[in-house]
Amino acid sequence: MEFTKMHGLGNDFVVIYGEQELPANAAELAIKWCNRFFGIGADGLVYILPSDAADFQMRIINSDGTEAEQCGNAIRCVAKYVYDNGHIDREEITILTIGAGVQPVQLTVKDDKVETVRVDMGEPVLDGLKVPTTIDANPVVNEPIEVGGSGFRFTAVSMGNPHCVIYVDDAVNFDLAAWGSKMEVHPLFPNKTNVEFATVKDRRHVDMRVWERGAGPTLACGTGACATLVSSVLNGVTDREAWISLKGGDLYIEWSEANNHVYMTGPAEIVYTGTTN
Ligand SMILES: N[C@@H](CCC[C@H](N)C(=O)O)C(=O)O
Repeated sequence: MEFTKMHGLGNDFVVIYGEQELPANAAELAIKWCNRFFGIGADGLVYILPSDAADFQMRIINSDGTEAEQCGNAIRCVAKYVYDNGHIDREEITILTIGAGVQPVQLTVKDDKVETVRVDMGEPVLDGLKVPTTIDANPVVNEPIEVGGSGFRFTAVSMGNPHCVIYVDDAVNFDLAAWGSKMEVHPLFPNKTNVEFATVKDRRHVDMRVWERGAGPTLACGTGACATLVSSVLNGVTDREAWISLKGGDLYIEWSEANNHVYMTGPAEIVYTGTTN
């Protein structure tokens, strides 16, 4: 099997192109190939598939074998892959995801290679039952959550996949493993959740660290950055456009007042291609 190793700000993927549909054993392959000791090593396995509704379809399987509805860093990687490899020669393309539908993507190209990708991530879902959480409120903002005997406050946002944003004093040095793993499986979130720990630096800059559902701590999360910006606007602590600084680098996120869509801009990189079985 030919694969390409890619990443968006260090959130890394094994990318497969050329299949007609998601293989029945995709979960098994994700667990095997994403293993950092016995496999290729990645946070997720990404399939770029044909689509009737868009230029391409993306499916993303987390490293634990569970399928996610959406992935912001992977969608930028998919856009770079198809353009740099000559599968499309337009700088405006569309990609179908199972959680957020058809997403328009704008490429910035230099010397025939994609440098940055701006994705229309669609409208955030703020209805608590749809995120989903067990809370029947819209939006779910600054709600209490108790984990391991400690109390936190969270804001719930779905970008096609569920996110729980928690403000802490120092996100950069926060003990992700201790808290993120427990919040991921908290009974408030029926489909589990991605967890973002955020510290607002000023109205246009937020530090964020992420514990991802199905993958654990990753260097970046595109949908998590979008959820963090939306949460920060709902909590009144940032403007509608801000830089979200992750361990692997920065994403620029905008939440348009005009159409309620969230836009994510950032890089994507090809690391190498290889073969595996
Ligand atoms: N890293 C991603 C999100 C990947 C899926 C996530 N772990 C989930 O299960 O929802 C991103 O960049 O958005």
